[in-house]
Amino acid sequence: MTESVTESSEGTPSEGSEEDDMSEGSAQTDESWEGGQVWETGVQGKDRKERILKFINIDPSYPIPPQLPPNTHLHCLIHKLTEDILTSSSPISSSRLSNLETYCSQNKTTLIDPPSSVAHLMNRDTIQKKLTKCLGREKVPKWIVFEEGGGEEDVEEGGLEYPIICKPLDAAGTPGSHRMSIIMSPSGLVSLPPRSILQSYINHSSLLFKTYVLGSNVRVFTRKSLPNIKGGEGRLEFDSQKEYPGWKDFGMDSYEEVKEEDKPILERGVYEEIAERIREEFGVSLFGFDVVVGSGDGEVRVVDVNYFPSYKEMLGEVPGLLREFLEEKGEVAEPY
Ligand SMILES: O=P(O)(O)O[C@@H]1[C@@H](OP(=O)(O)O)[C@H](OP(=O)(O)O)[C@H](O)[C@H](OP(=O)(O)O)[C@H]1OP(=O)(O)O
Ligand SMILES: Nc1ncnc2c1ncn2[C@@H]1O[C@H](COP(=O)(O)OP(=O)(O)O)[C@@H](O)[C@H]1O
Ligand SMILES: [Mg+2]
Repeated sequence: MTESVTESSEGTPSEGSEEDDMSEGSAQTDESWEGGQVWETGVQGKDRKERILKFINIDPSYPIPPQLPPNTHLHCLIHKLTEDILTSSSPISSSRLSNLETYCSQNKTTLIDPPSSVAHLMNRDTIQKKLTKCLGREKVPKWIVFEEGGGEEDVEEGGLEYPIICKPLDAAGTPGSHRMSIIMSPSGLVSLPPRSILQSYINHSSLLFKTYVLGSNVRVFTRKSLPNIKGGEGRLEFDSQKEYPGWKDFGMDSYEEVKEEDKPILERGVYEEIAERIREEFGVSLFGFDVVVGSGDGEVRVVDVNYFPSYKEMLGEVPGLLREFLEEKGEVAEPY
């Protein structure tokens, strides 16, 4: 059997529930191989010849060659080492990243995505700057970096108006990365966590457009989001990976939900164009981004970009799209 090998490491779709999908062609391990688990799946190439993709789970904490079945060469290596990228100055993280990079450079393996590109997605200030560069100012809510000891004068200087959303500067990879506050008035600025960004809060009719990108494929799903906010005092804290606060949590006495027919829409051409620009600007191919459409001005704005999200609304499609993507990326050329 010629090897058409694609590999994945910690936390990638080859783990958990996708295992069954990946094994739909044939699931078997090389008879002489007693290392980590290998999944195989049949796939039709562009030339309509059937090929086999193999997925091998590896541990980045160790050199890669001894973890591979004999005579195996990886065409691609997929990772979500966001925590290591965040702490890349530590010896452990640096060695884990180096295990991947060394193998890839020595074997002409495509590393998906390069850690130096993923690093751009680890800091919310960098994300906003890059988004502004590739999409233009109007598509990114105004923001400032808020340092310890900062205050109302920084908010004024940055031209931000209340309400404001405060987000940790670290976009992922720490327990606190998703702890947010909505600040309704200057009194809410007191004792904010150090290393944050403050961003204009955009009323968006509680509708979030969650957009997933897997290579050249882009999908959008809607989720219920935060309410439209008018005025208020102080601040409200929440964890964006848990249930969002509703209008009552903001101390409102009543709330008029936006009618279905008045809810904003996001045109396909618009989110596909945004995906293309982010792909080029950040140099990544597996990512998601969050879009809100302003209730007041109808303006489309990107509020977040994530590296390698769970694609949870489109899990059924992931194995097929991943194969298509890996075929292109890994130039899996030999017929089976
Ligand atoms: O845990 P999940 O399935 O909600 O996935 C998280 C993503 O949610 P989503 O798939 O977009 O709904 C989540 O996306 P959002 O922050 O919700 O936009 C992140 O990608 C998160 O990863 P990290 O903490 O940023 O490294 C993702 O967490 P991990 O996949 O890193 O656990
Ligand atoms: N500028 C904003 N205006 C209004 N709502 C926002 C804004 N930024 C984020 N949100 C809401 O807060 C949620 C969490 O913020 P986000 O930047 O996506 O952080 P996370 O990385 O934790 O997902 C978003 O999914 C969206 O519902
Ligand atoms: Mg988000």
